[in-house]
Amino acid sequence: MHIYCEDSLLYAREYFAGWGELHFFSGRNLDPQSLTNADILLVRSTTKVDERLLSHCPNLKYVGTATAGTNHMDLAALEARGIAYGSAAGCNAIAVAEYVISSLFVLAQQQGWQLKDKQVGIVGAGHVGSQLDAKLKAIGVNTLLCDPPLQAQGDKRPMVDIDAIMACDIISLHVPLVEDGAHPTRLLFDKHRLNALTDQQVLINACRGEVLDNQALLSLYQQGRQFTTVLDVWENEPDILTELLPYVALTSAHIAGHTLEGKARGTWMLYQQVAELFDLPCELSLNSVLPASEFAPVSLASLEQQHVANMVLSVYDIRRDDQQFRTLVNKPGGFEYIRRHYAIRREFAALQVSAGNSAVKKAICGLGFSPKPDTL
Ligand SMILES: NC(=O)c1ccc[n+]([C@@H]2O[C@H](COP(=O)([O-])OP(=O)(O)OC[C@H]3O[C@@H](n4cnc5c(N)ncnc54)[C@H](O)[C@@H]3O)[C@@H](O)[C@H]2O)c1
Ligand SMILES: O=C(O)[C@H](O)[C@H](O)COP(=O)(O)O
Repeated sequence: MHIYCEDSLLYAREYFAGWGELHFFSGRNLDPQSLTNADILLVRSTTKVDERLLSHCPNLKYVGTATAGTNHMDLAALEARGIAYGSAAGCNAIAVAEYVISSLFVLAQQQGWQLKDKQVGIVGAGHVGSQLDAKLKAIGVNTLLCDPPLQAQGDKRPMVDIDAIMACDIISLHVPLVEDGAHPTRLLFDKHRLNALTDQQVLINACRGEVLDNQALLSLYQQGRQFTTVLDVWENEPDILTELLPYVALTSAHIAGHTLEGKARGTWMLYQQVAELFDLPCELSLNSVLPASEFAPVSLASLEQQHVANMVLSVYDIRRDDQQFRTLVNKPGGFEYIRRHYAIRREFAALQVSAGNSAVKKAICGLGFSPKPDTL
């Protein structure tokens, strides 16, 4: 069996080498003609799986993307050709939620507010939105969810419409890029919605760049508007609107999902799908490939914001990514360079915490940290 794999899939060798001949390729420079004998194609978001690529792969039986988003794959073309496909839905939900949490603690520190006094509106209550909701609730933050498609499918959680979200102190976007249908998300935050934001509000986009009109955002900032934005994703990556940079509070190169665990989970999910499709033994767990954590355990006496913030930022401090992004993104190929050389971080679960009391323990576990075994 010939397995072709984008070189950015973490632990692909560990999971797939036993099942056939592994061939690695670079997503951006892929020549589809090199895939002629591929039985299995494993990608991340940089490989565009379209009709042109598929027309060169007569043997292809399965395409998997180790990412949550699938907008780089032409699913209709795959279906028309009878090729099985899969994604890694939810693999990096924890990672993105932790990216948002890190950004909120940094902003709280910079702007002098308490997170528990804020209401956070979450647009898209799928894997990422639900993780974020759970983590915020664990530390006493009030949240609202908006997800009309899920609501229409009978999701029983309380939901609000987008107008109620627009009144939240903080708005965090976690929708897929949807072009049409009843609930499109392309430019969901267009010039009208952006214009409706007050200078006290915070808007976070860690889903897809095309959900937020970057040019309209720039125009509003140039007119003197002062609301706060956090952008992990940009319109038209990697050729982004760099004029926006000075106005954005925190930013990065589409790395919100890039934790070691998130990337490993993505590859592991495809491993499970291939095992099922080809009736192969699925013997490796997720933990079998992950290295031990290098963090020394810490203690947390109270849920005072500064203490929780210190713990969060000791695992992941978004300011490092922000600084690197601003330094490198204007260099030729900068955006992609940052992504390829990203120092993949760990998730909160890699840090063991001894809690001062049961309320602290409940909160830190809800946030995703691991309780130190002797405090269980
Ligand atoms: N920055 C990153 O590194 C990163 C990492 C993971 C995911 N993502 C992006 O974030 C998106 C969400 O990820 P996920 O794993 O939660 O996906 P998901 O499919 O589990 O959840 C997306 C949710 O958005 C909802 N939705 C769709 N259209 C909507 C609309 N118009 N208004 C409100 N809600 C709407 C869907 O019903 C669904 O529940 C992905 O599709 C991907 O594009 C980005
Ligand atoms: O949709 C996703 O899962 C994320 O956006 C993902 O992190 C992006 O995938 P990458 O470009 O890292 O392959």
